[in-house]
Amino acid sequence: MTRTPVNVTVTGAAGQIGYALLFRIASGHLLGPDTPVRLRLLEIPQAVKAAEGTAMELDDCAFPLLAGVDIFDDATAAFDGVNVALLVGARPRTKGMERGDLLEANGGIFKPQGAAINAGAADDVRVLVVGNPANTNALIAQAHAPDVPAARFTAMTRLDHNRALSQLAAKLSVPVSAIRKMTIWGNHSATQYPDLYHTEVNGKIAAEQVEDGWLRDEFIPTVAKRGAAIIEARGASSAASAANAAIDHIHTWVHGTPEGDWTSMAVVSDGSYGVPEGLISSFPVVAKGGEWEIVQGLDINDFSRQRIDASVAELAEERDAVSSLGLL
Ligand SMILES: NC(=O)C1=CN([C@@H]2O[C@H](COP(=O)(O)OP(=O)(O)OC[C@H]3O[C@@H](n4cnc5c(N)ncnc54)[C@H](O)[C@@H]3O)[C@@H](O)[C@H]2O)C=CC1
Ligand SMILES: O=C([O-])CC(=O)C(=O)O
Repeated sequence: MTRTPVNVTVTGAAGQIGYALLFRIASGHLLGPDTPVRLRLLEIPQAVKAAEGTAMELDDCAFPLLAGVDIFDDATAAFDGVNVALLVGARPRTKGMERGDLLEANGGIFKPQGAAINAGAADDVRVLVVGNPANTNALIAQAHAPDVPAARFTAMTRLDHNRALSQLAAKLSVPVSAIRKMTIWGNHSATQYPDLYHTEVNGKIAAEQVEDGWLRDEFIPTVAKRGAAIIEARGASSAASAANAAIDHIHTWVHGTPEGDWTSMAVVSDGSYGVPEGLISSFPVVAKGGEWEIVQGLDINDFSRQRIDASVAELAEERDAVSSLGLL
């Protein structure tokens, strides 16, 4: 193996997404079969021992691509030299917590992590925020990394995108490979808007192949509330599917979207589609050469406009809330 290992930092490494994620990174699914990786795991001090146990298991897999595993309880050390940062660790909402409390608690995590990325990350760093509220946590981290291009901070809506693909494939009895150009707009929350008006199934617009009632009253709420349905069924939030989506997100960003297709990523808005500049909102995105671009020129009908505006309004409220807490 002659290539220099890529440094991949994973926060919340001892959590349930971490457990589903690390083995796939180490086996080459994140960056490809020719790229060695060095894992840098960040945890809170109380969870370092559990992270050490996971590291022992990673050793026991004898992955040829795994160049090493280091464990940290300090963000500055964990992000030193990082090329790919997966920010998974976050404070979950507990009983009695209001959204503002959650935003404040997570601000305490993502502000110093953004500063640590600013201080020590490699020039090519790419950041994916998974921990909820993912879009706004990404905004906080990005705001504290002024020396890193804002485009390098993204948040995960790929799980929503994948959920939408599966729901549509099942409805039309087609394989997911028959579907192109799925889009999730807005926030990774119940207000997100999965848009079938540009999605193609076997080359024809999806919205024209399903009933309006299904699209509006079944498809959209099923995708948007899938996270809650998983918690209800499993007694714990999505972990393997979230880890899979994180792998997909980075793999697509680095290796590109297939010709004639796009993906969904929450990225810094440049004002496209009326989304205020600076918000981290999900868009249809193409990736090429390690860079992403928002797909331009799509016609947005009145129904889609309302849905996008509602989710973007929620993002603006979250931004204003963290701003008034001094987190931006
Ligand atoms: N964007 C998305 O599509 C999805 C996001 N999520 C979110 O991902 C996050 C993680 O989920 P799980 O792994 O299931 O949670 P978990 O509770 O099993 O694990 C979270 C881990 O983060 C660690 N942690 C907390 N603060 C930290 C800090 N400051 N630095 C480093 N580590 C820290 C905890 O010790 C814990 O080990 C949650 O916020 C969840 O809501 C989950 C599914 C999908
Ligand atoms: O809903 C949750 O808490 C976890 C999540 O983000 C998802 O599964 O989409």
